[in-house]
Amino acid sequence: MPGSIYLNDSGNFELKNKIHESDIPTMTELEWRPENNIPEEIKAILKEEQPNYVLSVLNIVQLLKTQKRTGWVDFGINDCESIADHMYRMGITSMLIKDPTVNRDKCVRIALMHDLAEALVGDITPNDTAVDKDEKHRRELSTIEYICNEYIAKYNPIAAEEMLQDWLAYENISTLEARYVKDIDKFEMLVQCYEYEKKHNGEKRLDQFWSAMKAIKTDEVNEWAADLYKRRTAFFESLK
Ligand SMILES: Nc1nc2c(ncn2[C@H]2C[C@H](O)[C@@H](COP(=O)(O)O)O2)c(=O)[nH]1
Ligand SMILES: [Mn+2]
Repeated sequence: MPGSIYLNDSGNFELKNKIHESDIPTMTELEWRPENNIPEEIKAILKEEQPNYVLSVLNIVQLLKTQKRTGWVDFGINDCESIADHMYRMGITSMLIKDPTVNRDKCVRIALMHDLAEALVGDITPNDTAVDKDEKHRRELSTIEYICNEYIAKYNPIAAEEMLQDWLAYENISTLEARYVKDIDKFEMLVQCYEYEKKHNGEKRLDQFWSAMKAIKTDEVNEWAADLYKRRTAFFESLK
């Protein structure tokens, strides 16, 4: 038993089997890493004679189809949408943008890429105190680089670079398209929020989510959101 205390021959207490410095994992060894959080059967594909990288990418995306969106589960809505559901509807919404200066196809790509890292990192809500913003960013960036470099690039390096850039554009809001997709991320969530409030006949007021209205910056998506909020207000008025 490492570290147990005993009385030595000279009558002094001593620590048996001292825990050596090298036994204690360093912070780096303890830190969250994508390769330690990917299902073994997906990681095993990398060791095959002829790995099927396309299949492994679809296996990773499956984790988005099965993981529910935490924000709703936190409010007891357990039969809720998955992360993939959310991104799919954002892709469709991106096709509707009327602003002629926006590359809608680019928006669709960014929408379908923006939460891909959550396949391994999970869906962390803004008020999750367990993982701060910097750590969330570190985990998601290391994960998207891992997926792009270890899986996608092994089949199609051009696609891997494009997909990484799409994700980075969203993360850094570095393009007009990313700005629209950031807004659509909030708008799609609010549409879903209102759909759940109606489904529960107003018994679940999800007021906390509606503060996201303030985060919407583009005129076009703000118009969508304003009409949605008017409808939601009228709905709750009708219940009085
Ligand atoms: N409780 C709250 N949860 C929120 C809020 N805004 C987003 N969310 C949830 C929705 C998702 O489950 C998760 C992250 O969403 P992303 O699309 O950004 O990955 O957080 C909120 O205001 N309150
Ligand atoms: Mn999202």
